[in-house]
Amino acid sequence: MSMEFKEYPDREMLALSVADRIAGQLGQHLRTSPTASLCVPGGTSPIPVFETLSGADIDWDRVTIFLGDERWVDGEHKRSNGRLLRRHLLRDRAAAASHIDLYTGDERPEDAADALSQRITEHLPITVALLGMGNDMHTASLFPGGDRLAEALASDAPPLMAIHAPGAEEPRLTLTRPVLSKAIHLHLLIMGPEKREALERAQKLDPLEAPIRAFLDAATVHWAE
Ligand SMILES: O=C(O)[C@H](O)[C@@H](O)[C@H](O)[C@H](O)COP(=O)(O)O
Repeated sequence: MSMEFKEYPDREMLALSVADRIAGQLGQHLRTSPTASLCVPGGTSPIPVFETLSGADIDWDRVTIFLGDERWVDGEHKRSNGRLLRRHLLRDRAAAASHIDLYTGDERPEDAADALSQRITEHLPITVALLGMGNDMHTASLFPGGDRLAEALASDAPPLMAIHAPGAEEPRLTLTRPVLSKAIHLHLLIMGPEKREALERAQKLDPLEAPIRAFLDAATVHWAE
């Protein structure tokens, strides 16, 4: 399979369309399966998608939602991805979904990785995974220069790993390549010219230099200026 690239006239259309597509794929899956899973990114780009998606008319009580990565800060910290999720996605109709919180309060993400890996395993393969990307071509918390990047990109990586990287402000917990790349539906959401250039650069690089590269063959990329 090769990357599908969808360009939208503006960011609002992008958010509406991505939310609609995700809701459609979850709803379709729930017609033939008792449950579905949704993995979403942190950062700022997905907020408008979350706000539309949270009102979608699907059986949210059969959906489990988790982040693709968490920043190891308290759940009320402004950099917490969990906080973002609680404020913008786990509300309205989507408040009925189950949520696996990746921040456990343990001192280090290493202390939480194994138990959370087991919980995530119960929800694999991920039905729909939405990824974001930084200008440095990281996705989830798979950062170029990350201390355990090669392990996290390996086909036998556990579902979740702790990672420390110069480009990340705090220690992180991240889903790894095998679980993200095997999602039934995989989407990448990016906005602005810098990210489009970064994506073009990534296509010519190795995943160790450009971790997003590991997902491009299977992903639908959604972009707006
Ligand atoms: O916690 C994180 O840092 C993310 O999950 C990360 O992978 C994010 O998706 C990109 O950094 C894009 O972030 P923005 O949407 O804020 O540009």
